[in-house]
Amino acid sequence: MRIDVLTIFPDYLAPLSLSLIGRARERGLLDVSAHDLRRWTSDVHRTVDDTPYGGGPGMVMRPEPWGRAFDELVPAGVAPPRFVVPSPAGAPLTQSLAAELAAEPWLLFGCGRYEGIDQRVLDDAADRMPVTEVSLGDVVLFGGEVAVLAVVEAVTRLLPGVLGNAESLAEESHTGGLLEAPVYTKPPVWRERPVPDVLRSGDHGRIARWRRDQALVRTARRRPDLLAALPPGTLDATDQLA
Ligand SMILES: COC(=O)COc1cccc(COC(=O)c2cn[nH]c2)c1
Repeated sequence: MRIDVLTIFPDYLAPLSLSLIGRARERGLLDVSAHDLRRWTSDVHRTVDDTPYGGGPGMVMRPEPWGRAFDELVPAGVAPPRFVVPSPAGAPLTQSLAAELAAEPWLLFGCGRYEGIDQRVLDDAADRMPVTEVSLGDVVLFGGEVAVLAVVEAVTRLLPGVLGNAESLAEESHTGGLLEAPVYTKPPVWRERPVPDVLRSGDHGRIARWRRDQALVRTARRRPDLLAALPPGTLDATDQLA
């Protein structure tokens, strides 16, 4: 997979060179480049923003640098990337959206700053490539860079070969759309708190049932919306656990 990121703060994307993603890049599974949007400015001050038409606080990202960046990075005649823009107005990032993005051969991320990117940039992009605005939650960040790190992590961990067998693909598909059960490791007792006996019983059927029950209780308490979203009949699976 090829990943390009357009940002006015390329250093924010430095963590992509670390750890698993760094190793995946070394192994040629990923090709990640961060591009300074100011490279496509034309004035001596390398301006990327201006005041909003219609008034209001803050600044808006000007369209010209984005357009020139698209012209260079996404030339005509080349199969285009999917343009992914973190935005409070975007579609919620879910594991299924991450899986959809992981199937793309090329992702181009656009990091908004200030009050946002001139809408015509999104409109112009949509004439050349598929565009997906994605939200990490109903919260406002300073810019898209941190969100891009999260999306890139969610997507690249799904790519074949990126996660070694040491890492667990803790995907919701393993627990059928429920939250994960609590996890424990050594020591068996810590600050007078023991590990639940069932997990040390060696009875794998009992352990699977306990984990399923814990996942159900947690989901019901913390995320009843996930229960409601389960495909009909999912909960009947409980008795399928040996
Ligand atoms: C068309 O899209 C844009 O103009 C995006 O512009 C901006 C402006 C400021 C900050 C951000 C970063 O995204 C979030 O804050 C965000 C993402 N998820 N939840 C919050 C993006």
